[in-house]
Amino acid sequence: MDANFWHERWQAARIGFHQSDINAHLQQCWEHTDAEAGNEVLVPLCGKSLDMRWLAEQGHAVAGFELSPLAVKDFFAETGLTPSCKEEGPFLCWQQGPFSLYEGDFFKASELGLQFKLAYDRAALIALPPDMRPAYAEQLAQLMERGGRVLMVTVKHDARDDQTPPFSVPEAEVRALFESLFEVTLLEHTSAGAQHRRVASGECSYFDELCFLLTRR
Ligand SMILES: C[S@@+](CC[C@H](N)C(=O)[O-])C[C@H]1O[C@@H](n2cnc3c(N)ncnc32)[C@H](O)[C@@H]1O
Repeated sequence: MDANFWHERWQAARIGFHQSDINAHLQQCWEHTDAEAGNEVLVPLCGKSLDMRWLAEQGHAVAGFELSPLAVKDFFAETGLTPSCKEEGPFLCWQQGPFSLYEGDFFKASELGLQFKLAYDRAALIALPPDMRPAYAEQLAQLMERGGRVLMVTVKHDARDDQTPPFSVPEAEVRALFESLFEVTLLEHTSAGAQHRRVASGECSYFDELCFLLTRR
């Protein structure tokens, strides 16, 4: 997926990945990160996710990384905040209250020299095609302190069209990508069943969600 793919999705408002509710795995599993209020949470490929607001409500600062200026603009407008903006390395950093959204390419994030104790990935790894996932794992590892924890939500499905996100990234692949860098624990595995939109439409015969805790070695 190149940058244009995502810019076009945002320009055409084809953002079916955006959830109008707070993610259930986040609410159920965040306690496994042993998060302390005040710790900043890294949110790679953040879109305009409402989950960032939930994290802020738990007392966290949030550092989101997002390619699309439209997503960043919408996030602040819909949160009722007017951000300030400054250049930070290869990014434009939009900041207000607990939120710092870095507009630019997440794969350059390590150039900022930041280190995080906490991160949250929902629909980030699964937005990337297979050839980009090892670099993503490497980038995430570079940004996490030793002992730092990542809550990661992936999906597993058997859609015939596997050329566009959300890509199926099952447990074996998460382990293959991350286990040399992180201790990997599967926290939850849920099956949406026949009522899921993609199953009901015949796109796939099942659509599962997996929630992992990754602890940086
Ligand atoms: C599937 S969406 C998920 C968004 C968000 N995590 C959520 O749960 O709603 C993936 C997002 O990553 C952004 N993105 C894709 N590649 C990126 C990159 N290299 N750096 C920063 N953002 C990127 C896209 O613009 C898109 O908003």
